[in-house]
Amino acid sequence: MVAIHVTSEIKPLKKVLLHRPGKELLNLTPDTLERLLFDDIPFLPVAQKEHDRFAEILKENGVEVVYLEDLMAETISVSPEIREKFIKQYIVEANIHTERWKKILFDYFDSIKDPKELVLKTMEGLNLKEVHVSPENSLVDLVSESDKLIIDPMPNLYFTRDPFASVGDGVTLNKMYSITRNRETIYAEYIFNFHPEYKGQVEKWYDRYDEFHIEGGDVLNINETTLAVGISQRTCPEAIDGLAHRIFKNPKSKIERILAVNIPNNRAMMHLDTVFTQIDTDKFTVHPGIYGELQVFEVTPKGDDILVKEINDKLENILAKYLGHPVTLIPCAGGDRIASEREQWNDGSNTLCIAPGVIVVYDRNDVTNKILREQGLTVLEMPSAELSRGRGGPRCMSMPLVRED
Ligand SMILES: NC(=O)NCCC[C@H](N)C(=O)O
Repeated sequence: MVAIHVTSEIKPLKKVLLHRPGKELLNLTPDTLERLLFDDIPFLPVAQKEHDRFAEILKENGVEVVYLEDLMAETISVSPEIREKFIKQYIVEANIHTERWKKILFDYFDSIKDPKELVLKTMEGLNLKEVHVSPENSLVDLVSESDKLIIDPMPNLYFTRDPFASVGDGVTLNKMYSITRNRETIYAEYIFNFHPEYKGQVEKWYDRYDEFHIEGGDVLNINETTLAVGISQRTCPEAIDGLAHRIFKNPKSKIERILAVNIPNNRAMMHLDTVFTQIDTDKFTVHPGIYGELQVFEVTPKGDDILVKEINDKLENILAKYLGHPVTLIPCAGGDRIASEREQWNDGSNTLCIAPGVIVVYDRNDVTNKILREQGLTVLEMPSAELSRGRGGPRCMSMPLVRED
C-alpha cells in the first residue's frame, strides 16, 4: 500500500491518523486556555471514551486507524541517534535555552525507556516538581516556584488534521499560526523523515521551516487536480503562493490549480473546514455565514511562475465549475439562525466523510444531523460532550493517509 494517497474528500477512507487525547488535557488551566486555544477544560476520561468510540466507528466501517503516538514511538525506536536527536530538538522547541536546563531535561526524558511512554510525556508537558534538581546550584531555581509547568502541554494534538495535510501522494508539513501548535509538527517531521513506512515515500509540498503559516484544516482536496485552500485566521496568502510554486514545480504532483478561498477571520470560522465540508459527490455542509459571493482566486502555473486570477462567485457555483456538476449546499441547522450559530460553534459543518454519502458527525448537533438524514446521508453519530470543547469536529480530529481511488 502507498504511504500517502489522498485525492478527494469523499472517496472511501482506507487509513486514517488519530491521536487519543491524553494527559496533556490535564495540564490545561484557566489562565492558559486562551494561549493554548481551548475554550474550556475537557474531562479527560470522558473525552477518551468519546474518542475511542470515534475510532471504533471508523474501524467498524473498514478504516484502518493508526495513532500518532504509536507511529512516533516506532520512529524513535529506529535508532538511538534518532531518539537522542528528537529529545534534544524537542527541548529547544519547548523554549528551553540554558545549557544547564537542556542537560537536566535531556537526562529526564532520556530516563524514560519505553518509547511510547516517552512520546506521550513529550506531549503532556512537564511540571518543575517532576524533575529532580539541586536548587542550591542555581539562583534561578531558588527564586522560581516549584509547582509550575516548565514545558507547556500540546492539548490540540487530537486535531490531527492541522499539523500536516495529505495532498495526492505527498503532504504539506505545516508551519502553524500559533506558537503552541507549531510545536506539534515535530512529530510529523520525524515520522516522514525516519519512520520505515514513510521515509523517502512522501513528497513534501510545504515545510515546517517555511516562513508563512498554513494549517491542514484549510486544505481541501476537491479532486485529483484541484486543491482548495482557505485564506483564514490560520493560513496566509503568502503561504499559498509558496505552496503553489512548490506544488506546480514538482513533476510528481498532479495538482493543476489551487482555489484560494478568502473566509472571515474569526474563531467560529477558523479554518476552511469549519465553514464547509464535502459529504457526498454533490453535497456539502456549510456555515450559513459564507452564503453569497465569496472572494476566490484561481492560482495556476505560468512557466516557472504562477498566475493568479480573481474569480469571485457563490460557493456553489465555484464548486460546480470545478467538480463538473451541480452541487447542493446544506446549511448547518437549516435556516434557523440561533440553532445554526449554536451548532456551528460545535462544528456542525465539520464532518468526516468516509465514503460518498457516509459521514461521521458529533451527536450534539441534532438539528443538523436530522436534516442530513432527510437529505439521504448515512449519518454516524459519535459522542461529543467533552471533545467539542477544543473547538474542532470529526474532520479536525482525523488525517486521512489513504483514500481509495
Ligand atoms: N481543522 C480544525 O478546524 N481544527 C480545529 C482546531 C481547534 C484547535 N483548538 C485550534 O484552535 O487550533
